[in-house]
Amino acid sequence: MRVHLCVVGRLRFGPERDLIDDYLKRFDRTGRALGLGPVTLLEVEDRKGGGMAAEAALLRKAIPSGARLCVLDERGKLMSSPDFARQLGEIRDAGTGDLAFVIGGADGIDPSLRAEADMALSFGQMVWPHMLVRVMLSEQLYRAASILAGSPYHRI
Ligand SMILES: C[S@@+](CC[C@H](N)C(=O)[O-])C[C@H]1O[C@@H](n2cnc3c(N)ncnc32)[C@H](O)[C@@H]1O
Repeated sequence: MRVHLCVVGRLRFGPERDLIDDYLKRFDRTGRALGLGPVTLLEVEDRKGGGMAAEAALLRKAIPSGARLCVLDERGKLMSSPDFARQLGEIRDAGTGDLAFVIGGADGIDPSLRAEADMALSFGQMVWPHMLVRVMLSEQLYRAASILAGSPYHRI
């Protein structure tokens, strides 16, 4: 199952970028034997200041057609890491070809795009900067693959 992180804004370098690259590389490595990955980071940028609606249009173009869609949203579902891993495994086992995660920009995700999502995942009720949410999601994907692989990365 191919996994896509569809995000607003470009991050060319810096500590967040290094962490994202590292976790996504680890996810690919661990997920390969599990039918998870490859993962791609698809960054979109609206330079015309068109707001959430313009960002949503760019995100829709980036999301592969037919992909299952999960938006990151503080109002979404709270999950433990093992639950997230289980859900990822179930989506894979259902024969899903593409799973796309969407992280909004500073204004959030356009309500129309949010309404199209199959699920909404929350990292808590607090609002986090979108660049940090990228790091957190990348790490949770790697953690989920580790849990499904039975590797000792995840410890409670
Ligand atoms: C700075 S936040 C935007 C906040 C915006 N005011 C809103 O209402 O959505 C940027 C993006 O980060 C993600 N995000 C921020 N906090 C989150 C959380 N607690 N759980 C999941 N995603 C979160 C969402 O995708 C959000 O669109």
